[in-house]
Amino acid sequence: MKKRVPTYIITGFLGSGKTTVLQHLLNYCRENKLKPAIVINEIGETNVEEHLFKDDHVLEMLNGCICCSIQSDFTKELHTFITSLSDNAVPDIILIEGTGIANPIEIVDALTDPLLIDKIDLFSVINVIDGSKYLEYQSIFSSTREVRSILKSQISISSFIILNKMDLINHKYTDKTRRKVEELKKGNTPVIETSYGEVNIQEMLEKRVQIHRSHDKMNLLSSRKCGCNHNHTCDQHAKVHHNHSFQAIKIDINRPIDRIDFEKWLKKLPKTMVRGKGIVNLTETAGLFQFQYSSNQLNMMRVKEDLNTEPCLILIGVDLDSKAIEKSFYEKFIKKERLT
Ligand SMILES: Nc1nc2c(ncn2[C@@H]2O[C@H](COP(=O)(O)OP(=O)(O)OP(=O)(O)O)[C@@H](O)[C@H]2O)c(=O)[nH]1
Repeated sequence: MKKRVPTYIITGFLGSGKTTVLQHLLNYCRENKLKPAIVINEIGETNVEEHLFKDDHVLEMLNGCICCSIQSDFTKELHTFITSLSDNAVPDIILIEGTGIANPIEIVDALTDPLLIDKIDLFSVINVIDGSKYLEYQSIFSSTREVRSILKSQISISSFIILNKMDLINHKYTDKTRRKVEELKKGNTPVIETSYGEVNIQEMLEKRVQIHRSHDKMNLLSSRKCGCNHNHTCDQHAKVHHNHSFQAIKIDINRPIDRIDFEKWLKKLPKTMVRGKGIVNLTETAGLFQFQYSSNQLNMMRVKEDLNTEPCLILIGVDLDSKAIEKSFYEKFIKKERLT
């Protein structure tokens, strides 16, 4: 592969709408006959959204965050991935969706590795913000230092900001959220307010990140602020891979569940559980459903039966007592079923 491929990082906290924006980007690529290559990173061991990308070239990196625990693997795997593509599959654009807890500066760092620098033309870091949760996540009363730090690192490096989920908030909240985002972002970074990631894709793709190539690494490292709370400088951080305190719990579900009970159960989980997703069978109707739980909302979408993924539930958060959550799920949906 001779040309440097324009590459975009899509960053943003858990459930903010990154995959939704990625879907719009892929539609744009289809309409404009562009060949995309996609890198998907998940904290958990399973990608329950695999079916969304079945016609595309996808590099899946599961069970860790490319910004930290699997950063060196990422550089090598991405290199292998793009160099192994046949000539007619060489991508016109690479789209990288980080995990919701990724510090994008670490991904930028991996992309500017000598192994990739001649292959990748890092164009932009797009940050999707959940407008309905932003103030809560930034509040010292309802959030943690780690979450605030992740949000800050994601906003401060971005070259294009999508303030999403505006349908869920009122004007007063919108004004306050807008002001807070303005405080953290780099000077002239555009902030587009929207719902369901509906942005002008062309405008978004044209906005180039402000990085001078010959100093890529130096400039980025000098401005790096990591998302973790560890007691080290960020230069040390380049050498010491950290782990987030976020965890993903996976529960296999081998029987249909009641949608309303499921929603009630999710809403009663500790507030530190910020994101849920998975594949389920429902009692009320036949077929498989993909569910998404974010911003306190549960969405279900019917999916085809020929999925590779078995029904399962993935919960992401901090300080989750996995045993207690599994027990509670079992008692609510499995044991109860057996008794009836
Ligand atoms: N109400 C509302 N829901 C939205 C909006 N954008 C996305 N969603 C829904 O929010 C849920 C999460 O969206 P995703 O695009 O999967 O979010 P993500 O950032 O990829 O999530 P992670 O996988 O946790 O990183 C889905 O059910 C979306 O349909 C929006 O603007 N308004």
